[in-house]
Amino acid sequence: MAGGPGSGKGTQCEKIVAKYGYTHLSSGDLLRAEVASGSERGKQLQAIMQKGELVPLDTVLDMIKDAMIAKADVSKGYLIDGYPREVKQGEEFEKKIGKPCMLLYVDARGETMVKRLMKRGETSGRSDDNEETIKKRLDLYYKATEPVIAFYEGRGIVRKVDSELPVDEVFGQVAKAIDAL
Ligand SMILES: Nc1ccn([C@@H]2O[C@H](COP(=O)(O)OP(=O)(O)OP(=O)(O)O)[C@@H](O)[C@H]2O)c(=O)n1
Ligand SMILES: Nc1nc2c(ncn2[C@@H]2O[C@H](COP(=O)(O)OP(=O)(O)O)[C@@H](O)[C@H]2O)c(=O)[nH]1
Ligand SMILES: [Mg+2]
Repeated sequence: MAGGPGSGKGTQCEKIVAKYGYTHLSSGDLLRAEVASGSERGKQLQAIMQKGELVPLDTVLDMIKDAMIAKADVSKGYLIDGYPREVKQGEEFEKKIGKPCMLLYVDARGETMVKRLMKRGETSGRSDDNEETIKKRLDLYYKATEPVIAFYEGRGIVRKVDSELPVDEVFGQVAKAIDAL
């Protein structure tokens, strides 16, 4: 699952899990859980995330790998949300774990994403849902993460959905892409 901050990845992932039963792993959620644990590592992560920067590649990849292994006997397949954030992360994932069969690209306009995140920030309690950090996350998305989509487009596995539409219509497009797998 790829898309900018606030594009609607988490929202669509919830619906995918309800319909298809895949194991949902959100790299952002895994990192926030580590922060919430109050560990030394969590404190370092918190500082990076608050600035809207990227956590070191190996840290995130190890967390995803551990979470995948923990579900290996029961999983019907994995839905990974918010990773890779840069082409290098995608390459490392393939070396250490495997190749993805599809990349769902949740596409929304920058202006839309900012509006949604400001709204979410009223209740999310996330220290990175503030105007300054949102701007940095968006800049980093365009610089580092959009090239990931081009990378997988070259392989023909990108399916793009229009996340400007209402949630259920976006999900209609998502389900069509998954059913064609
Ligand atoms: N592979 C990842 C995933 C997340 N992060 C860090 O965790 C923050 C939050 O990630 P995530 O929850 O995925 O947030 P966004 O995609 O910005 O937005 P959303 O939560 O709305 O999906 C990022 O800004 C970044 O600091 C990271 O460094 N590397
Ligand atoms: N109008 C509209 N709002 C959406 C849609 N998808 C998500 N949102 C809202 O946008 C915000 C960010 O969504 P989220 O799923 O957290 O996005 P993520 O940052 O990509 O994981 C949330 O407050 C959602 O309620 C959509 O398709 N249409
Ligand atoms: Mg999310």
